[in-house]
Amino acid sequence: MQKLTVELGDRSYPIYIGAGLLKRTDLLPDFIKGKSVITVSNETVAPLYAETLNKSLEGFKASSVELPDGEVYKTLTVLDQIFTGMLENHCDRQTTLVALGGGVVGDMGGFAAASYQRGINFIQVPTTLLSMVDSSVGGKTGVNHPLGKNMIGAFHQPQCVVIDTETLDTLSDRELSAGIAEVLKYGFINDLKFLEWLEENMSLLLARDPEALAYAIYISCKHKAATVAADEREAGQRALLNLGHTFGHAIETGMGYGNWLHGEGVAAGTVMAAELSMKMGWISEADLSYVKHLFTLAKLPIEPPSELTADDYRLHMMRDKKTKDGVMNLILMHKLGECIQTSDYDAQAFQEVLERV
Ligand SMILES: NC(=O)c1ccc[n+]([C@@H]2O[C@H](COP(=O)([O-])OP(=O)(O)OC[C@H]3O[C@@H](n4cnc5c(N)ncnc54)[C@H](O)[C@@H]3O)[C@@H](O)[C@H]2O)c1
Ligand SMILES: O=C(O)C(=O)C[C@@H](O)[C@H](O)[C@H](O)COP(=O)(O)O
Ligand SMILES: [Zn+2]
Repeated sequence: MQKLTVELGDRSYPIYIGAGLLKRTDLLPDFIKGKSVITVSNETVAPLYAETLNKSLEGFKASSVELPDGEVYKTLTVLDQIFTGMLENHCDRQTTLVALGGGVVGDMGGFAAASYQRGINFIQVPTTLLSMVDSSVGGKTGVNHPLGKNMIGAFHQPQCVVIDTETLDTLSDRELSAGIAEVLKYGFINDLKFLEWLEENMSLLLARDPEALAYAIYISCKHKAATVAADEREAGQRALLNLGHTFGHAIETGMGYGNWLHGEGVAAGTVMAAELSMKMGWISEADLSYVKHLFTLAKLPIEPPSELTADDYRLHMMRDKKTKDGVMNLILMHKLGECIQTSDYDAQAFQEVLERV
């Protein structure tokens, strides 16, 4: 088992990474303060892993809520099902919520924990690659709005993150690739050496080689933990983790939640960000080709959907949380392996990227 720490003073917490950790009945109890626990999962993940998880919860008053599965259910309405379950099971301020599932369950469970009785403890048990390398760490929680991704939410850090890499055995190939989009992101932001490793080891990752996956998860969590420790509330550096997301969230929202997976939107969105960076003269044509090559290796889309017009993009992108006083900010590549947040990009070049010319 490997351990990382998200350093946040007296709110610091560990990330445990290893094969078979769900079976380790000694891990979770240390992070449960009161006598009761509620597990939030979904209709796909609960039948696979809830029974194993429950063995760690013996001795606690344990209850559960099972959500419908899908990005389309990451809503305020479905969030209310968690609150109803918590009230019906007499959860109080000492209750710990355990989120067992992918990023949707983690974001919703985390937001429920942030807001139930004004805040209770929670634990992240991520079961998709994307949630292991990104969403379970850092405390961004929330739900979507029909008009925009993750528009309602809160920062609320977990007590710990338990990553059982064996749960990836049951994940679909498409979801595995979606997770790799966020892994590649860390390389593009500031780790060229990791990008090279990913290029060399992509086929091992796609074949679910346990050692390759564990390494990619460890390095990704290390980057995420360091960024969150430096800038918990996204005053500056953390915004770089949004690389590809202003375009990508527009794709997800514009195409209807769930039609494009989050990681797929991030992949195509990162290519769009790279195209704009190239038009600005910051990266070369060869760099852009390398970005596309890496996503292609990971079996991810490099072309955005043809259905969305430039106006569709602008409408959704203006609602992004990085927009300040009506000015859209983007994360762009200043060079390969170095990103910046900027509103200082050429309007014509931006329009060309949106129009695909
Ligand atoms: N909070 C953050 O910092 C952050 C970061 C990145 C993404 N996100 C959010 O995360 C969400 C995407 O998360 P995701 O990619 O995990 O999608 P997801 O939660 O929808 O999970 C993908 C699919 O895999 C299934 N699944 C989960 N674990 C499984 C397993 N072990 N075996 C078989 N099936 C399994 C799920 O039921 C679902 O159908 C988006 O809503 C995105 O906005 C949040
Ligand atoms: O943790 C962060 O910070 C991120 O930006 C990680 C992203 O991968 C994630 O998709 C996040 O939810 C997007 O943030 P948002 O604030 O634009 O919703
Ligand atoms: Zn993301």
